[in-house]
Amino acid sequence: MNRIRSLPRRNTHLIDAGDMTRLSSAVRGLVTALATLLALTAASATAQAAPSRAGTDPKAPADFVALQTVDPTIIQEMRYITRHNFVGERIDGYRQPLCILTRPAAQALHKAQRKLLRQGYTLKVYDCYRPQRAVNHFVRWAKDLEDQAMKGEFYPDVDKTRLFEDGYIAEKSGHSRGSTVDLTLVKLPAMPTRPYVPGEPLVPCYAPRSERFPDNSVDMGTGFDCFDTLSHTLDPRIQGTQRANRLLLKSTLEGLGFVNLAEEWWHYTYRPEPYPDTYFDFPVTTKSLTKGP
Ligand SMILES: C[C@@H](N)C(=O)N[C@H](C)C(=O)O
Ligand SMILES: [Zn+2]
Repeated sequence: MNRIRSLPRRNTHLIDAGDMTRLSSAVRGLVTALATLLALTAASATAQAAPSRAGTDPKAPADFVALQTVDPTIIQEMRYITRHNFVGERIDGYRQPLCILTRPAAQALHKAQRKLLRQGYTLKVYDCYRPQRAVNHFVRWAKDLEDQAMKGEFYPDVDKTRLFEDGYIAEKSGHSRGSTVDLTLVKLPAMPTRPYVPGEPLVPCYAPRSERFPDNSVDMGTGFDCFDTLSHTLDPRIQGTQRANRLLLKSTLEGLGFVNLAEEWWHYTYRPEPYPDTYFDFPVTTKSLTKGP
């Protein structure tokens, strides 16, 4: 290499046979070095890719937060990590009972909570960010028409084949984009709730409040994830205190940028969404977050 660089340009045509031998061996050395470098680079790229092929979970972007770090007063009753949900099993991807949201959505909920606390209420969340693998679990469950174990509580009058078509569950859910939340209101002081016992007799989610599964929330006319037209936020059959409760939640959240899903009184999406087109799949655990609680 030095030999080549030291040759004056005007003399390159005077290279003798010895020079040619040294030159070609220098070029061979250069080619070998480049090949080695390329091989090493490829090997290191493979090494970096290997963990994800071996099953390393994806991480959340830095602007996803645990809601409790933004507002520790909001009650969290994360249903999909329990068996008390329409599937009747813990849902894939939920590893900790944790509400994860994009920071703007969490901050807007914090503002809503400040307003509600002054009126004697607190928010209670049932579901927040939902990994795509959880949605895939719902889709698999929906295809298995033999499994209607939780029908008695969650979809007593709706055929299981219609849950997606009727808008109660989505194959691509806003929850996976990180700015959607399922929530209700609880009158303060919040009473304790009893745990669901798997296998216990199920009561329709639209039964009178005193009969359906006990929840310390205000009466919204149906329970959470009640797949029925009575859950449509403005269903005209819902009147009086139940309607007033739905409208208090709706007006408070809409005033802070949230948009309600007309089919579900509990489902709200914060706008503008930081990730309007991305469906995330990191698991629900503090390990997915850059900054844990
Ligand atoms: C399943 C229910 N809690 C819900 O969030 N439904 C909407 C339509 C969704 O899946 O995004
Ligand atoms: Zn929802």
